[in-house]
Formats: sequence, C-alpha cells, structure tokens
Amino acid sequence: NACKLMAKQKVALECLSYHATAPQDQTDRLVQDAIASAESYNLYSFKFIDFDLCDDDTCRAVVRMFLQCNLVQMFQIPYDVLCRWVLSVRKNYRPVKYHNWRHALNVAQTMFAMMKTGRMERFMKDLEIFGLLVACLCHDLDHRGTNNAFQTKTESPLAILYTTSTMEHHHFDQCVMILNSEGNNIFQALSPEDYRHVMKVVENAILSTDLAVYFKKRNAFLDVVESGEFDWQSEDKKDLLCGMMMTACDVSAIAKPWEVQHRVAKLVADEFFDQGDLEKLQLNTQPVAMMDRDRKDELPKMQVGFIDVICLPLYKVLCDTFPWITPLYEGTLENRRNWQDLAEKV
Ligand SMILES: CCCOc1ccc(S(=O)(=O)N2CCN(C)CC2)cc1-c1nc(CC)cc(=O)[nH]1
Ligand SMILES: [Zn+2]
Repeated sequence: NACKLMAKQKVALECLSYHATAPQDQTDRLVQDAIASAESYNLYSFKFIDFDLCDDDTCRAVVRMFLQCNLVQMFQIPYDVLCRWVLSVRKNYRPVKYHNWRHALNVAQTMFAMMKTGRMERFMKDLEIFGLLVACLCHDLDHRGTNNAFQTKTESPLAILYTTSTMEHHHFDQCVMILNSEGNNIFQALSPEDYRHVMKVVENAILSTDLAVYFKKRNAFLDVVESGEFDWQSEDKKDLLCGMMMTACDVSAIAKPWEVQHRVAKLVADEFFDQGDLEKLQLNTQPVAMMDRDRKDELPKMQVGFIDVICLPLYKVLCDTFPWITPLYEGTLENRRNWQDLAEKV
C-alpha cells in the first residue's frame, strides 16, 4: 500500500545517500595483506576472544575462515571481491555498544568452530557452510541498538515495511544490498541453481536469529531429535538445524570464559539501557526490567534466567546429537554458577 511504499522509499533514500561499499584503497590493502594462520587467531576454539584484535585483524581473520573452509577455491570467489565484501559488511555495522561488527565476527567464529572443531561440517553441504558463514557476518547488519518491539512502538519505517521479525528482515535486506553493490558479489560465480540455494540458506539463517522464531521452532527441532533422526538432509530438517545453529552462535558469548562473558554482558546491558532511556524520554513509557538502568542490580538474576530459558536447553539438545560442541554447554554451565553467585550477593 502507499504507506509501505513511502516507508520503502524512505529506507531506500537513506541507502542512496550513504555509500555502502568499502573504499578501494582499503580493499587494495586487505588484498595485499598477509593472512595469519587460523591457529594464530585461535579460530578453532570455543574460547576465542576478539578484544585484542585490531579492526584490520578482524577482517584478516574473516578472510582466513573463508580460506580455511576452501570456499574461495570451491566457489571461485575473486579474492579482491571477497576482501571488498568483508570490508563493506564491516562498514555497514553501526558503532552501537553490542550489536556491532565485533558481535558479527564472534558469531561467525563460533559457527566456524562448530563446523571444524564441532565437526558439524560432516552434515553440511559446502554451499550451506558458505551460506551460514555469510549469514553470521550479515545477521545484524545496520542494527540501531534497539529491538523489534521498539521499531513497532515508535512506528519506525522498518516496522511499517516488516511487521514481524522487523530487524531481521532489515538485516537480510542489507545483506542483499551489499551483494548487489559493484564488486561485492561473492556469489557471482555460482550457477543460478546454487545462487538460489545459497540465498535461501542465508535468508532462513538470518530470519532464524529472531528469538521469537527460535521459540517457535525449538519444539519442532526437539521432536526431530527425539525421533532419533540422523539423516539431516531433507530441506525442512536442514532449515531447522541451521536455524538452531544460528541461535547457538548468536548467544555464544554466554559460553565464553567468565572475564569475556562479564565484559560482553555489560555491553549488552548498556545497549539495552540506552533503549530504556529512549523509551522513558521519547515514548514516556516504563521500559521492561532488562532495559531499565534503575534495575541494573537484577542483571545477574536475569542472566541466570536467560541461561535457563534460552541457552542451556538449546546447547543441551544440540550436544545430544553433536557431542563435539559440548564446550558450549559446559562454558554456559560455568557462567551460570558465576551469575548465580553474583545474584545471591545482591
Ligand atoms: C546483560 C543484560 C541483560 O540481558 C538479558 C536480560 C534478560 C534476558 S531474557 O532471556 O530474560 N529475555 C530475552 C528475550 N526477551 C524478549 C525478554 C528477556 C536476556 C538477556 C540477554 N540477552 C542477550 C541477547 C541479546 C544476551 C545476554 O547476555 N543477555
Ligand atoms: Zn546477533
């Protein structure tokens, strides 16, 4: 309708004014850069820490992941296109406190570790591994530090365009926009059939990062696992598995060593509290507890709830079928103890 069209034009105008693709000199430098080994970036570990990587290192680490999965050769990605694409993706993340480029990098690195160290690549086609890595890096593109409910409450153009999974549809849109930008199409050498397949993998994966979708699909996934399923190759079962893996990667900071989890949780809280401030000021409404900085002492208890309701059930069911990703379950249990200790202190 006219309303949607106007919203689409508004979002499109913003894109026009802002140049999405990375500058040529940055691309040239990354193309020339030596790319350190996967081991030197600790990419195979579920305890990967990005804090001491500089921004250029993060781009080199992403290139290393693509090289390590042999995607450049298998899918004939021109090396300069891969470098330009990585830099363009980084450029289209905003400097918000949590949902920024570093979060995307960490999510992609967990997917890489699940495939390699977690040996899940055995159940995946090469094209699916390609699609999932791309989806992880793109899954929160252009995040504004506010959630779907906020888009709806403020009647943002995005909420007019997409009434459900508002941000996730926008993140996928941004991913497509970058791929369609000159010299950024890492899928350019794929056959039309493979292109269609990988875009479906990317779309399903990015839309699955909406926790509301995770809650809806988790029971279907549990049923498949309980039926003793081991052939994950049918499309709907594969889509379910990819969606669960995306959520597992998206929340994987919960399984990191305590000093990492504690520091990341502060970034998450700060971003939530900023939204709470906006709701108090702009909407004159009382934010939910997790976004209300006046209730920050309830944070440890909320983290225990997050672990019990979202993280542990997911890692438990994934580890039952794929035992090599147990470090994610164990790391989360360890952090549950740490958050519980803090919750009892208050
Ligand atoms: C750290 C500041 C408090 O953070 C939380 C508070 C409550 C809950 S919740 O599970 O109860 N739940 C989630 C679904 N909402 C609709 C209702 C509230 C989750 C988090 C949390 N989320 C993320 C993902 C962004 C990462 C993270 O570390 N913690
Ligand atoms: Zn995310």
